[in-house]
Amino acid sequence: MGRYRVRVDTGNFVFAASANQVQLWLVGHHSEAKLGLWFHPARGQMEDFEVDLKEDLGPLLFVKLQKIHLLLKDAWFCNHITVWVSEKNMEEEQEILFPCYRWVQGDGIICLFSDLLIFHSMVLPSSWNTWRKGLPLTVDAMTEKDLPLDMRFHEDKKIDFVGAELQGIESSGSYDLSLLLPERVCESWKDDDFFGYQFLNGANPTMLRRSTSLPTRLVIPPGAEELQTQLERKLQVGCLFEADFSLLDGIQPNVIQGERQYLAAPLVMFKMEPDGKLLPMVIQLQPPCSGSPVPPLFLPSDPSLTWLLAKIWVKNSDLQLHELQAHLLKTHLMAEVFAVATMRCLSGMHPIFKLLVPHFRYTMEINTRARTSLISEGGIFDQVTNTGGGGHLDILRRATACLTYRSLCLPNDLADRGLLGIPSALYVHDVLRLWDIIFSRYVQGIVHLHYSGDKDVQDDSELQAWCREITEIGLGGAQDRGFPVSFKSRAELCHFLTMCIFTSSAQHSAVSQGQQDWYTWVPNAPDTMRQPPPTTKDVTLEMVMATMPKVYQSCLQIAMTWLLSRVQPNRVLLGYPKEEYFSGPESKAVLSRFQEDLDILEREIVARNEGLDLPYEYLLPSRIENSITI
Ligand SMILES: CCCCCC(=O)/C=C/C=C\C/C=C\C/C=C\CCCC(=O)O
Ligand SMILES: [Fe+2]
Repeated sequence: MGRYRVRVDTGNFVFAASANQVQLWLVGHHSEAKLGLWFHPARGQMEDFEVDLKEDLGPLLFVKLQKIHLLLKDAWFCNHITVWVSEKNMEEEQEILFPCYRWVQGDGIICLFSDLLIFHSMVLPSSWNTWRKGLPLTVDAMTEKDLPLDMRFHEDKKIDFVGAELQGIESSGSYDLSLLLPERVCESWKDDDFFGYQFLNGANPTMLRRSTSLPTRLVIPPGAEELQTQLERKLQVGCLFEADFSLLDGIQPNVIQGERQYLAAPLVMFKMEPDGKLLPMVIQLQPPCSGSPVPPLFLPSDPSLTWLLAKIWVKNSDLQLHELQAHLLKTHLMAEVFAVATMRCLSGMHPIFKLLVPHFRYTMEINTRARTSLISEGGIFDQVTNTGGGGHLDILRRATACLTYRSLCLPNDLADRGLLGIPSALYVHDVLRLWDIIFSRYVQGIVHLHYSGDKDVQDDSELQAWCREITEIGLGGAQDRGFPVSFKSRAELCHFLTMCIFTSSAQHSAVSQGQQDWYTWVPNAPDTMRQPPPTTKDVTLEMVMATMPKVYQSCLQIAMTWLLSRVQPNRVLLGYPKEEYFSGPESKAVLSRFQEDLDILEREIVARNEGLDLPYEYLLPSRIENSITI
């Protein structure tokens, strides 16, 4: 009994419209009403209908819809349906939002629930797959075509990605260093302070840690007592740092077109100067090995080419661990585990589903593409990197086996690495601010709206199953590495959700955006090394050139790093999801406070950067995508 205004909102993507007809029902506590309307949803349009119903539906529970085709079957992307109810005894019209944000396929009946009601609705289809043993599980799709339609790129993204892939390959050979940072890298890459800077604020800020003792692998040969004294002095005053690439030790190097490539597993020791500069003190390219001579130590006082070649070796190792461990594993593949578990365990009505799902947009497809063309047999890694040909998968396996929960919770990770309180560590500063904003302004706000206390969390069986699914299934039993198997409190839940969102947005931004800046000038971080690491200090320019990648290998490096760090057209920024999953003023207020704080941070970073020789921009909120899409 009453008047119902109904609005159907269709997505604005290519092919979002449908030539099929759509039938709607309103379902209330007491009865349901089939609306006498059949319409053809139009792209980017809102269609409004008004109906007067004689029957008493009672409080509205859900909306049913059915797409009916006559000749042509096509999919329809429904954003949401909004219903305004004004019943006779109601003073004000009541607005109820029924989010959909999926492709409506086939002619089955679909139910859309409002977030005002606690109900179970359908779980979206997604199954696990073991792509390679020892790695996190993935979505079950051999190629992107096997993915559920809702996980696919929309047409504009697909056209842009495939076009960019072709354009990258075609134009990489003629790349002119016209961008500011690549040009600066080309000028300054040989300088020690520029080398050190990259470990704090470059493409890979994840390898550096403050030393708490001299690393056992650093065997100081007789005659180098002065070096030992200098290292100990820096250690005592807390100014000694290290980047250790031991994870690469023993990895089989690639063979490319019949030519053997070479790989090292370096250690670099740094000192932090009072002005915040990080300077390398010594480089050891291989760990000591019993039965072999003690590995040489390379020093800034060595002949300039010798020292330069040692630094190039470090940067080659850094590129490998950056792309495989920090970027691919610890952002892309982790986000995919969270996404598949979310689709499997949380209903579309669940508040945590609604909180998280915008942070997984396009991740399954970009990861599936990585598995078919980047790390696949014959893929980019096999073609041009010294870890390709299977070594890259062993690195991923080793990195998975030692991946801890604390290392994904950035405030813990940075504290464990001794990186707090360093004014020149811009990445660290921005990470801590962003983590806090995501935690206190966004996650806590939404969680506290839906869970009134710890008991609500403990009693939420869907949520607890989701947690177990991630740790025990997706990560193959990661509880021994600190991942939770249950949430006992709202605080534990908020911490975990912050980690999921941070990983899928800010951390990916920090490890992805710098690729083009720092890797376009190939000598600064070559993708492969074609000669063995030096074992003496006699290094010639010919040796350096013979070690560097070939032209086609360099071209592919330039093309790939451009493709994977270019600004994405139609990107969705952190805090500005396109979908309106939550209705109600409280949730909207949470989102606006989150946006306000992101804005404040934006201004802070811009002001800070104005006074810097090299601005650090990868964690500017205006550059952080809401999910991993590239
Ligand atoms: C050769 C130098 C490094 C190349 C960049 C790299 O290794 C990046 C790795 C980390 C994560 C990338 C994740 C997804 C990329 C997805 C697809 C790439 C598809 C490439 C293609 O289709 O050509
Ligand atoms: Fe990426």
